[in-house]
Parts: sequence; C-alpha cells; structure tokens
Amino acid sequence: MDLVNHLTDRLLFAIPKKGRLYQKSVEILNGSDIKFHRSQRLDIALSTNLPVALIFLPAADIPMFVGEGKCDLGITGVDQVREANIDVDLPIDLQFGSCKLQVQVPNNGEFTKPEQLVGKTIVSTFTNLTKRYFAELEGVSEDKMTTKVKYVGGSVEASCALGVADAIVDLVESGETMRAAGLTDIATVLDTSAHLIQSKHPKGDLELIETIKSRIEGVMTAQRYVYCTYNAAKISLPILLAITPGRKAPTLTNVGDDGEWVAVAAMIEKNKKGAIMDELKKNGATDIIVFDISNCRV
Ligand SMILES: Nc1ncnc2c1ncn2[C@@H]1O[C@H](COP(=O)(O)OP(=O)(O)OP(=O)(O)O)[C@@H](O)[C@H]1O
Ligand SMILES: O=P(O)(O)OC[C@H]1O[C@H](OP(=O)(O)OP(=O)(O)O)[C@H](O)[C@@H]1O
Repeated sequence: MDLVNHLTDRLLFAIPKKGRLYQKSVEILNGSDIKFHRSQRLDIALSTNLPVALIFLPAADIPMFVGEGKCDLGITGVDQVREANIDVDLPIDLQFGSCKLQVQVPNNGEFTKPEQLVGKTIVSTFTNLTKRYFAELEGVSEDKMTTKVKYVGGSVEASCALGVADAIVDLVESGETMRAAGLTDIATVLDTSAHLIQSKHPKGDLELIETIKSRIEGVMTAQRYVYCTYNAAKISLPILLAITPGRKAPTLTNVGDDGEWVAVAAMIEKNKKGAIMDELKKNGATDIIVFDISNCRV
C-alpha cells in the first residue's frame, strides 16, 4: 500500500479515532498548524505541511502504540495510560476530557463505603485499575484478592440494575449518566484528563517532536490567556502593574510628549479578565482593550 511506504520517514502521531476525545484532538492539531486531509474510512492521514503521519486509533489502544515506540506521540486520557499500565512520558495536560473514574453503587442501598464492597462483584471497562484499587483496599496482591472484577465494554451503568454487579467503576463528568442509572459515587479511583503522551524511545526526528510540543504548548497558552492593553499615568503604575504582572513582565511604551503616560500590554488569564479590567479601571487605567490570542510560542 502506497500510504504505508510513506510512513518510514515520518513522525507518527496517534490520535483518538472517535469518541469523546476526537473533536478536541483535531482542534489541537488545527491550532498547531499540522495540516492534513483524512479520507473517509482511512485511519492514516499524511500531514500536508510537516513530515508527520497521523494514525487514528481507539483511545484505549494509544498507550500501547506509544509505549512500544510504534508511534512517537499520542493523545489520550490518563485513565487509558494507567489502565494499560504503560510507561510513557506525559509532557502536556491538554485540559479537556476531564472526568473522574469513580466507584458507584445503587442509591439508598446497603453500600456507602468502598470497604463494604470487598468480596463483592464489581463491573468496569477499567478492570486493571479496578483490580489495583480493590487489592490495595484489601491489603493483598491481586491474585489473592476476594473482590471479583468483571469486564464490560460499554453501558457499564446498567450492570447493577441487571444484577451482574454490586457496584461499578466508571467515568463521571457531569454525573448525568450515573444519576439516570440510579447510582451514586462513593469513592474516586482516579482523576483524568487528556494528555499529550510521548514514547520513551521515539524513532522520529527529536527536533520535530520538540517543535510539535512547543506548538501545542502555544495552543494551550493561547487558550488560557488574553492580551490586555491600556494607558496609564506613570504615577499609577505600581498598583496597575501588580494587577497585570504579565507572564514574565508587561511591555511598557511611552505615549504622548509629556513623559507622564505609558501604554501597557500584558497577557492576563482569560477566566479572570472581567475582574482584572474592573480593577484596572478603578485604579486609573484608561482605554482598556482585551484581545483574543489566536496563537503564540512561549
Ligand atoms: N464523560 C466524559 N467526560 C470527559 N471525558 C470523558 C468522558 N468519557 C470519557 N472520557 C475520556 O475520553 C476517553 C475515551 O472515552 P470514549 O467513551 O470516547 O471512548 P471510546 O471507546 O473511544 O469511544 P466510544 O464510547 O464512542 O466507543 C476516556 O478514556 C476518557 O479519558
Ligand atoms: O457524567 P457524564 O457527563 O454523564 O459522563 C459519563 C459517561 O460518559 C462516558 O460514556 P460515553 O457517553 O462516552 O459513552 P460510552 O458509555 O459508550 O463510553 C462514561 O463511560 C460515562 O458513561
């Protein structure tokens, strides 16, 4: 196959092929200017502007491909990395796909603490994490534990109602699925979010790996910060610069001929911009403008 012959000289980057992580992963690629065209039903896409091949895989398989060095980089949830128990680097928290892997039991039932589930039957898609959690709770090795852990591939939340489980271990974000199934959480096994993962033994060009990481860092920073400018009398600067210290330091430019006014520019955190603008105004800043950052390198 011609496509496969083009893979040897490219950095291989594993991307979730569908599901909860797909759309945001593609947004990260777009923000990093990694251009590609994915043909329908094809799980390999060659980048059109970088020597990178994107390999679209199930999120659960990505740790294995990256861990064994078959792919140099990947995007997947920390939950999948820990479940696969694979040693990879996790250089960037991508701040999406955030949820918790939780122990859930029927509402108003006999169980209120995970300790009460020792010796019972637990159903999960994350059987390795579940076994590790209950073995630790029992204080024995996994081969000696009495709690039974069974695998189901989806719709885990139905297991208690169907009588196959006393409790489940499943992901919770809003809690809607859990509540709809008449369940409640009693313990957290793991907090997770999507990460960029990197092979400990990458085969691809190391400089290109660093370039891609730096571009993704730039996308993350552009998402987190906005660019704020305002004018200020020099006399007010000590208090105003304390409100907008910038990531390193704000940029100051003289305005007017009298030497008394400056223009200030600084990155500020997007989710605090309203309060920061209020404070600036209250303390004498004028012409306060905030711009979105479409991209940056930090
Ligand atoms: N409700 C959620 N909120 C946030 N992140 C989630 C949620 N559910 C899953 N994730 C994250 O997305 C990853 C992939 O989950 P998803 O359910 O999309 O798996 P999939 O099997 O690849 O897709 P599908 O369920 O469509 O078959 C999980 O391992 C977790 O990191
Ligand atoms: O707390 P919530 O916001 O309701 O999200 C939690 C649900 O999301 C995931 O499933 P998903 O909807 O991806 O489908 P799946 O069961 O097929 O994996 C997870 O397995 C839960 O069922």
